[in-house]
Amino acid sequence: MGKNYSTSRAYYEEAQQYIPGGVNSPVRAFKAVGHDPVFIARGEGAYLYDVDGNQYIDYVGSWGPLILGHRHPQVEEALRKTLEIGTSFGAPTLLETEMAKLIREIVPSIEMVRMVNSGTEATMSALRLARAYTGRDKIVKFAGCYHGHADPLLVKAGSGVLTLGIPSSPGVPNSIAQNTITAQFNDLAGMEAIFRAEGNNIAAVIVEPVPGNMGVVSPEPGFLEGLRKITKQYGALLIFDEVMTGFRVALGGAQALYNIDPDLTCLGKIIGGGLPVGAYGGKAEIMKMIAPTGPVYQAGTLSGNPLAMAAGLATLRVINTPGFYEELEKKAAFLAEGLADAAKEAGAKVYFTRVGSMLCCFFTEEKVRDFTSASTADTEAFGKFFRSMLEQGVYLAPSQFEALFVSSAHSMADLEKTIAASRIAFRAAIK
Ligand SMILES: Cc1ncc(COP(=O)(O)O)c(C=O)c1O
Ligand SMILES: N[C@H](C=O)CCC(=O)O
Repeated sequence: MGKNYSTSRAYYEEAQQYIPGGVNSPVRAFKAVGHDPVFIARGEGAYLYDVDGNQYIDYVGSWGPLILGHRHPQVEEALRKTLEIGTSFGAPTLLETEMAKLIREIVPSIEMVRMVNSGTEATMSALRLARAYTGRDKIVKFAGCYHGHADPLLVKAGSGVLTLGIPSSPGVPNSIAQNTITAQFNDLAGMEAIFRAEGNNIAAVIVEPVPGNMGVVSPEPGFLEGLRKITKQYGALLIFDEVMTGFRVALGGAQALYNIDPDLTCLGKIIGGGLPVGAYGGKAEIMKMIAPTGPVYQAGTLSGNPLAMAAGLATLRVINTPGFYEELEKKAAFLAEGLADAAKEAGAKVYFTRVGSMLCCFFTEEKVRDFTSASTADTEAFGKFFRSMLEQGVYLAPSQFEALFVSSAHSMADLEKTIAASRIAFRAAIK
């Protein structure tokens, strides 16, 4: 007998009358997987519980922030303490300096940092700063990379827009889109050609160093190094969008993993410990151009919010302990190998990618290295796989083009249960 989703269904019906599509972010609507969204009642450790009482092993982790799982005791304690002093002051607190100091200690390329409220704000503000610093207008982004929903970045984007087939959204003026040049990830020759043609007009290259919004894609050896070299050569800035990879693929993010020194870095997700947050930072010489030290304006009523700072700091302190990433790596590798074996056993043609605790299972025989190869994935097969996993109590991101996140809250038993479920789900996917 199938799971009962009747309460979720009723809540979804009602929500659609008041909220566009019934959701406050499009990917939550499960549009690409042939299922209605489940409404969540609560989370605990590695688990989600829906309003019908179904339990799921959660691999979405609120789209990446919950590297410690739900309701980690140290994060809860920090939030409780902060609630006692108030929720927002619109004035500086010591928590903000503590956050900035800790970020700089862990990510040395970030000499100064400005807190904002979302990843979208972080990338949007970093671009404005890069344009002001270089005095140039054009930016380069990669097809399938998602940097939030600011106008200049909604061009051939990933995540929900890719899932819904609207990667270049209506509403973005041509005058803005034409300053965005799109390149292919892992194609250094293509990047060189772009710079030969437009190099002196390019303010910045913005990249997800490990793209996680067209599924997960690994940078090939030399690619990120090549971006660093070419941007330096032409006086453009290199912006690493580490909203997803920051504190995820390694403590110091992708820049530590691949030993690259970007000019600016965007952060979000994990640094808010599950509360709304974003940040952008980098070389002091560039960051000092931001108001009030410089003329580049950027502000925020709730920026540096004490609750977000407290939850983020508590999270960073837990993950900044010896052995944390080694343990996470072991779990993620175990899960990836188990899923790959299960797919093979079932005869499913899939291509697996994994960088640290970010994983993806593409339903394609092609090696996935960019947007074009990611797009060969059979999204129908993914939908069948997703529905079977959900039915068996495993909550995956409802799109082929999103990442699966392992957290420290996942036990080996959770991972084994997931692998066992996938044996059935891979068979269902190829029917
Ligand atoms: C790499 C990346 N950049 C930027 C964003 C935008 O962040 P937010 O959703 O907090 O605006 C996201 C996620 O949405 C992301 O994955
Ligand atoms: N892939 C997106 C962010 O990483 C998913 C979050 C969202 O857009 O709701």
